[in-house]
Amino acid sequence: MAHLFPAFINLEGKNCLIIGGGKVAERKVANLLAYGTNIKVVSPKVTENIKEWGEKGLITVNLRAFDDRDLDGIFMVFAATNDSDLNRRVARICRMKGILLNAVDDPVNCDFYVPSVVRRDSLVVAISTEGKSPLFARKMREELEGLIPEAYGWYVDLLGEVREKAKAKINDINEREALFHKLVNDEILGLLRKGEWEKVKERVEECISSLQD
Ligand SMILES: C[C@@]1(CC(=O)O)c2cc3[nH]c(cc4nc(cc5[nH]c(cc(n2)[C@H]1CCC(=O)O)[C@@](C)(CC(=O)O)[C@@H]5CCC(=O)O)C(CC(=O)O)=C4CCC(=O)O)c(CCC(=O)O)c3CC(=O)O
Ligand SMILES: NC(=O)C1=CN([C@@H]2O[C@H](COP(=O)(O)OP(=O)(O)OC[C@H]3O[C@@H](n4cnc5c(N)ncnc54)[C@H](O)[C@@H]3O)[C@@H](O)[C@H]2O)C=CC1
Repeated sequence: MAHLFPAFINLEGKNCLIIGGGKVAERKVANLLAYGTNIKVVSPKVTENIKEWGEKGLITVNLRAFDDRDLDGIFMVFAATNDSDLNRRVARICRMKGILLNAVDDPVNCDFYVPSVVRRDSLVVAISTEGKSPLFARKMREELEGLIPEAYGWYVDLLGEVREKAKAKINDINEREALFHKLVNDEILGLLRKGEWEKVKERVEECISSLQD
């Protein structure tokens, strides 16, 4: 198999279907909850958590077997039943219809895999082993979690604000780049790792005020 192309997908307002309601389906749903996507689960039986998310109105739950019409208007599908024939049939229909598919028991027929993720606000590290060892992906996540402080996420948000201001005030791209180099370097990352948020804020404020001159 060719290597997989890593990408980040905007799921806001899109329709996602999860077929199956067991442990694996629950993990996929839990993962999706934060992304503003319309989540529909179809399964005769569902876990307690899936049931609860349905009752809270966070997702739609249909307690019945999958029907082909469930795929109408769907952007992304997780075939997460314990019936491999059904998961394969769903994969075939999705291929025909051009719907993005993840079949939890059939890596070869997936359009995409779900990675292990370390998130610090908008700073995201996604890990894949291209299906070779999900457990290894999880282990890597646990290792990286210890290396990436919360402060990095906070700082990336702040840099986002500076970036907007810089785009509005500095026309020259080289000048903008010079500003970002002042704000993203080993010294600043060191301060963030030591938890010296105040010092970092001062640096940023100096840079912003130089913009206003
Ligand atoms: C291809 C892929 C498709 C997909 O699901 O997207 C896939 C497939 C399969 N996983 C299986 C088993 C396990 N999966 C996990 C865990 C995770 N699996 C995830 C992703 C992926 N799993 C995709 C590839 C990701 C990559 O590129 O590496 C993670 C990262 C994301 C998530 O699911 O949210 C999440 C960790 C999240 C975290 O903790 O950070 C564990 C460990 C555990 O439960 O903790 C086990 C048991 C141990 C083991 O097998 O390693 C089996 C059954 C194998 C069998 O029958 O023996 C299949 C099917 C097969 O391989 O045939
Ligand atoms: N990709 C991954 O991360 C992993 C994948 N797996 C694979 O995932 C599969 C599912 O595992 P679990 O969730 O633990 O199984 P499970 O037995 O807990 O759940 C299966 C679910 O499928 C539903 N289902 C069965 N027939 C259906 C139909 N016709 N229409 C709709 N829903 C239907 C059942 O009601 C049940 O909710 C396993 O067969 C295994 O091969 C297992 C571990 C991790």
